[in-house]
Amino acid sequence: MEGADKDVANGSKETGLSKKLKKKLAKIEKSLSLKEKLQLTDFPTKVLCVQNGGLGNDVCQEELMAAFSPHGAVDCVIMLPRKPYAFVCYSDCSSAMKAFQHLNGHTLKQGKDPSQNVILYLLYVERAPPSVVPSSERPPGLHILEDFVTIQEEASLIEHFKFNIEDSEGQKECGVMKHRQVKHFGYEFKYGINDVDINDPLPDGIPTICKGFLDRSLATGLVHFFPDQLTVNQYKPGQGIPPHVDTTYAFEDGIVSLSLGSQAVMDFRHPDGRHLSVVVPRRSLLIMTGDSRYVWSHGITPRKSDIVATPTGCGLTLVHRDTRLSLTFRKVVMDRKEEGKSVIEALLPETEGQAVALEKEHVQQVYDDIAEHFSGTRYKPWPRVVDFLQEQPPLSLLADVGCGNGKCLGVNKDLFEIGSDFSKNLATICRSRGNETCVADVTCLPFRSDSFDVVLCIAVIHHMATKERRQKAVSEIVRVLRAGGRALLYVWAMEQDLQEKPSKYIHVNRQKRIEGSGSPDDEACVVSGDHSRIASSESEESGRVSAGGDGGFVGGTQKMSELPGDVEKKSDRDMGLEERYGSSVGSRKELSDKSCSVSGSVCRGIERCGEEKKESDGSEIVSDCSGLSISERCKDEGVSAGEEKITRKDGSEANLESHDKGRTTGKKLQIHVNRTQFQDQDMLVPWQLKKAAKSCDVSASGSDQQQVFHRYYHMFQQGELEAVCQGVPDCSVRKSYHDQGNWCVVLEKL
Ligand SMILES: O=C(O)CCC(=O)C(=O)O
Ligand SMILES: [Fe+2]
Repeated sequence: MEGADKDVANGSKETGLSKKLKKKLAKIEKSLSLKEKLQLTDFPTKVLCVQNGGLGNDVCQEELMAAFSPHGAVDCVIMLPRKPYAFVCYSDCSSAMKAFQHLNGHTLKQGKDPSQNVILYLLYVERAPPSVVPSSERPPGLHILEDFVTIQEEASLIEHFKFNIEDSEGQKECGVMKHRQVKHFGYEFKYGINDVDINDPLPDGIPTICKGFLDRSLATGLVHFFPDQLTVNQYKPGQGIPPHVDTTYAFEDGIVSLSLGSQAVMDFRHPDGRHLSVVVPRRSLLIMTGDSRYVWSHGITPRKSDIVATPTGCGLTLVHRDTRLSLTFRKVVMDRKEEGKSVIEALLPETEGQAVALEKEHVQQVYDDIAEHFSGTRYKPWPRVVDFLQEQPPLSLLADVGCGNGKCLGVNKDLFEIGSDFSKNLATICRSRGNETCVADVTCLPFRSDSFDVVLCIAVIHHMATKERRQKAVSEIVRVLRAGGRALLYVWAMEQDLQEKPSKYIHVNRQKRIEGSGSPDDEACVVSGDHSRIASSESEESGRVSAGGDGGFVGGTQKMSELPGDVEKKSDRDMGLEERYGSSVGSRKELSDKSCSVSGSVCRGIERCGEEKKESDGSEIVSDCSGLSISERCKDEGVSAGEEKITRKDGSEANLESHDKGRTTGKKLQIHVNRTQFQDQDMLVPWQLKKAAKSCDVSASGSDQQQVFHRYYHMFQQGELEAVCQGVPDCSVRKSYHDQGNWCVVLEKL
């Protein structure tokens, strides 16, 4: 940073304030006191509020210090996350007055780029707000050993591993990723399959230059293996790595990463939504073990600067990123069980009963088992889904059928929403986020007919195991829509490479591979659950993230629905609502009452998701919102015994699976190899789950805790979804398109 006199461009000759400046200050004053509730004074104080000098303007504490300290002794500079203003506290009033006269309305130059310059406007405040103290919390099992290599060692390592022009894409061990450059030693890490080939080691093992600090890392007792695989990542400012868990079955516990050249802020996310941003200093050794290695994902958000704790740890500042080289060392697992080998023999169903049994075991049960992990990989609805939701008129009533953790709920705050999911555990997560949610089967929805203006059904119908059941799902959606109501349906497409480039799910060409992508329904991490990347996560955090988990600017990513409060707001037009929905929507009073909400008005009963009733025989039945067990309700609606869907947790589940067993096509369902083209329309798609260790047990070996689950999918061919919809009476396909490996349809109830 240059000297303060230089930075404050317009010099300091002027003592009085110009008319124009006074006008500007009056405007800022109004906004700060009204919107920000700052206590501004019209008499001088020791504390200056510096408009445009905040973290929100990319200004860092050091820059303010340099500009303000020439005018007197500065006690502290307080910066708040994302705010466009900061506070400079002088030890006496006359210094603050001096700064006020000299710096008001002047330009603070930031670096060489004039577009980054800001004009500072100063106002006196009674006192500064308390500074935000960044949390130093870390995921369990994560260790950061500072100053692990000396400055000289760092320089030699940077020189040794620097990327040359000849480190081209053609070389096996080098690659240019979307957001960084990589090279490998020992074994190539193949991003297409998120794995290494143990039978194909690279000619160069771990370079000997690393031996010294690797021996030191073993001596700490935190890692137990000398590594045999090294990935060198080079990040330029603005680059990052999407959130991922390093492939659990490919590498042992204890992943080690040495940071060179620049610090990084690494974002760790727990499947339950917790989010911790951890500063990884330059020359430090980061060691991920236990939960931090297996349960939490890690990633670096691509941006040019980070908000971090000040060196004293009591406030925030901004640090611009420099080129960073990281050396990530891993020990390849040699005696692994082959993915999916031990598992299953599932057949393509021929009858309704077989289909129901398959869906129960390979859809409902799997989502129940992986719910927490799965939910942690779901952050953001797809842009075109968002567009569809935003297009809906205010006060529309929406059902998100197959809502999962509820990531699509709350996108358009002007809607009344209810989510349903076949998986009780996912529905419970969705509900815990404040969404109206029930457990329901899409082929038998617990909602009144002609109730909804909008239905969302994303990544659900491909889990139905026969054509008839896919059609049945669509007809249920149409049944609950009002005439003129619209549904958006997304299903996985057989055709993953329809567009000019392959969908983000497939990484066919290693040079052109796109990281951060998902499987067709945004399933990135998911499908393997491991080193795969979460599609939307890079863009979802364009905002700054600080070094800590406090102050509301980092912390949980869970978005709580504001339904009860919102309803009060939205119900201004409740007369109109009554007209539109008749008895299906209550009065203003009912709506604003937390105990009576959307589900109570459109569901055909009174109970809510997750409410469990004890049966007389002691078994538990999870009720959907109809108040009936699902099996009872299906019977009630004349559904045959073969379609019985019961959610008993005890042995009575067997009833369901006994239907029609024995009559099948005999066609065995193949297991899909994640991130490759689908080989068949009906497949089992693996999900790698690393079970959460109970505590931070650094010595816990990952392999014994790992589990593979298989979800049944029917991949739709071009035109197939439209054909299913066309087979359903009273609806018309208004739009159909291909979106990142999904076939999508907007249909309207006639
Ligand atoms: O750059 C880093 O420190 C992390 C790299 C990483 O997570 C990976 O390559 O898997
Ligand atoms: Fe990693």
